[in-house]
Amino acid sequence: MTTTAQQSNPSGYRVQNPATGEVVETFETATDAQVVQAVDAAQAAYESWGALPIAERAVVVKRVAELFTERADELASTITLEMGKPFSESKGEAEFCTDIFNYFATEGPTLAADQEINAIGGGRAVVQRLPVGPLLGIMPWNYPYYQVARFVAPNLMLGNTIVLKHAETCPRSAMAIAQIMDDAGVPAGAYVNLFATHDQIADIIADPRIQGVSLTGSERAGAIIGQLAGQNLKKAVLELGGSDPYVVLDSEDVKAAAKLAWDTRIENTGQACNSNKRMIVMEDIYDDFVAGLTEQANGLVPGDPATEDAGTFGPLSSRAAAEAVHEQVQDAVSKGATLHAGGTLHDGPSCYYSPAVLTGITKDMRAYREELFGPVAVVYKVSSDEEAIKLANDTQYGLGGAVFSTDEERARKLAHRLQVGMANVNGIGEDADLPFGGVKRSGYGRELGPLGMDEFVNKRLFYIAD
Ligand SMILES: NC(=O)c1ccc[n+]([C@@H]2O[C@H](COP(=O)([O-])OP(=O)(O)OC[C@H]3O[C@@H](n4cnc5c(N)ncnc54)[C@H](O)[C@@H]3O)[C@@H](O)[C@H]2O)c1
Ligand SMILES: O=CCCC(=O)O
Repeated sequence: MTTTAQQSNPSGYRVQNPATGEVVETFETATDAQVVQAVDAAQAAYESWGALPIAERAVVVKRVAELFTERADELASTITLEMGKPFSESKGEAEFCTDIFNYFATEGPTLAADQEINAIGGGRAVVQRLPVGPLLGIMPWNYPYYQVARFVAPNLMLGNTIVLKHAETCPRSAMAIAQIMDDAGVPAGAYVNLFATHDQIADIIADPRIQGVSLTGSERAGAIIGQLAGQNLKKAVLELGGSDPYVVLDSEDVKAAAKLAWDTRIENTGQACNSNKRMIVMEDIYDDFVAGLTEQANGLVPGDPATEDAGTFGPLSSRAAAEAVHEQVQDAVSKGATLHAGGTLHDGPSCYYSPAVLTGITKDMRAYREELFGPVAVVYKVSSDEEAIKLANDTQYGLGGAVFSTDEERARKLAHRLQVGMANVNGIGEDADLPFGGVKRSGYGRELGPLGMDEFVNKRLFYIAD
């Protein structure tokens, strides 16, 4: 059985429907005593869970994978209500979690296998991959299931245990995940959902039994959690914001290229860390590209994310999120940028912001430096590959980036110069087996793929002399 700790104290944890602004349910934060119990439980579970053969943990993790698909409809409805994600994307997210848990359940035993070393001084040496103990996960609202899966699947396989603090706007999905763990046979304490406050998070990181912390969230939270981890000498993985460049050098079908760029940008209503937040387009196709984007954006009306009627768009996750994007766009427009479509903040308390196309961004505008976490296609015009790469790298972020061209070699050469954790050519690679993470102020560490299982692990040398 897993544990969901929640009691007393007024709380920020709540379900608020972004399509209407209605507060549907509120939850109370954990008491300090429950925080202690959560860490006690995670430590106690580690003693037995971490000692199991990995093949036995894989059986449980496989069942977790199955449950995400068996419950996909119900899971999808939960996050569509909590954060406004269109239902089909919500369901796809739940099903993607199946892929992630399956990947680690299947590949985990190989990824965690002993690695023999040819000891040059004699003797026998292996590197063992051992669990480290209880970990803290701090997760955001934008992919309420997938972000958790990326962290939890490899670590449960390794034998680590998890205390999970989800975003304040995702309490029902947080509890649904805990229920899946429980029903799959994850033992009590091996996965604990905790409605913790930020102050309590600091206490948990300081607890000597907690061996590491993984945060997916904003740069602001990353700086705080990274500092707390450093003070307490704890390993940290930080998956933070991004402003990914999406360079289009040429195209045989500019309209189709614009449609692909638009669909990529509009996924999750623009609230993806690795969304193509800066489109950088060669001058000879620029006008047609912007026209293609504008055609996509024009005429869209607010709709219910649960039904996704044609010609509609869904709300952002919260009123604050919609207002923040609106302010960034307004700042740009007031300084001379051109808004080709959208950009309307709908009346409160709903959280609709009409998908926008924005050009003419200059360095004095907030949109040049800041992450735009919403449905805004920002397009820059360039006249050479050199200018494109310079602009692409002129950012504090370094999450992902992509270069598109009919000449793969030309695109490959330019993508090779991207200062990012994920460089792509003619498409964006993303799957359970492909490592995910960034450099610069997008954070450090990796999730997914083989590297995702190599973060919170004791790579112990085991040496036997001749
Ligand atoms: N790199 C990635 O893989 C990735 C993935 C998804 C989202 N993100 C980024 O996340 C951001 C959007 O998510 P958000 O608005 O939920 O981020 P956020 O930083 O506000 O919150 C993320 C989580 O951190 C917690 N948190 C925030 N401040 C804290 C503090 N001082 N102490 C303890 N916990 C704290 C929140 O309660 C939440 O659970 C965007 O910047 C996006 O790019 C990055
Ligand atoms: O928000 C960050 C992750 C988004 C994704 O992996 O598609």
